[in-house]
Amino acid sequence: MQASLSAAPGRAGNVILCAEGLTKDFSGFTAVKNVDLRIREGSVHALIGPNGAGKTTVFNLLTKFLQPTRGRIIYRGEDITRAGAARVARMGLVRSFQISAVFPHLTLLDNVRVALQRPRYLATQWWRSVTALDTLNARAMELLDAVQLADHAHVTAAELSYGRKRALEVATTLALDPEMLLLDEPMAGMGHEDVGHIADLIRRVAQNRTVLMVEHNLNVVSQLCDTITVLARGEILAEGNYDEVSRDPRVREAYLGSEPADD
Ligand SMILES: Nc1ncnc2c1ncn2[C@@H]1O[C@H](COP(=O)(O)OP(=O)(O)OP(=O)(O)O)[C@@H](O)[C@H]1O
Repeated sequence: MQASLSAAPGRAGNVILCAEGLTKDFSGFTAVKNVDLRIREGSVHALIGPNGAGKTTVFNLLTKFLQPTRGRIIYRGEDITRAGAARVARMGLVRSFQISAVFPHLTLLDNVRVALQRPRYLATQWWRSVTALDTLNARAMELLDAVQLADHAHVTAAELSYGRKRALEVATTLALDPEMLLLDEPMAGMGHEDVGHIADLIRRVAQNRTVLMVEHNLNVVSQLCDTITVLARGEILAEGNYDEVSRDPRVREAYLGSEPADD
């Protein structure tokens, strides 16, 4: 059973999230300068760049954890520049992993059930069920199955390996039925085997939704992402598919002469 990864059917190609002239000053220091971004619906889009390039700041601006100094952010045609994080999450723009708390002493099933009781899911699904609890349990098991954790449903989250905890976080994020998922360094701190599992999971999750990720692991980026935006010193340096950006001399220079394609 792998039926539970789906969100709304995608209309591949339309711009779902757009930033215009995005700028963020921190007490006189401009961390992000005039960034224009267009994320296409159904794509897997990466933000990469050397340390301090402004990736996390852009990510926090797009997910409304920071307010821009200048510029606009448009999601599905609606100006969300001044909207709060909770409101954009209800609109379907959902951030993982930090936002999706995992409760270590609850079982995996209970963790997902808690996530399912958040407003977005309740508003659209819960009232329709004849026996609400059964619906909740069934959906929670579907989500655990989707991230290949169904066999561990009755284990507490504290007992999971690091990689499986991240998979549980994906399940709790999917409980919100996001149309667009923003992932902040999903591979951070992972061993080789877990990287492969989470990459597979992201690939499956991305089949029915748009994904934007900040990621340092360029090998993963090359395998998963359709479009890559390279930031350096707060500005966009290059954009394109992996072959295009990895051949760009400015990108090679920004990575201090390293070979981005062979991370
Ligand atoms: N709250 C803040 N106050 C002051 N400066 C900040 C703040 N947040 C970020 N910066 C600065 O803005 C710049 C961009 O930081 P940011 O964390 O966005 O880069 P990054 O590309 O995510 O880097 P890394 O890959 O190291 O995480 C850095 O010079 C950083 O020191």
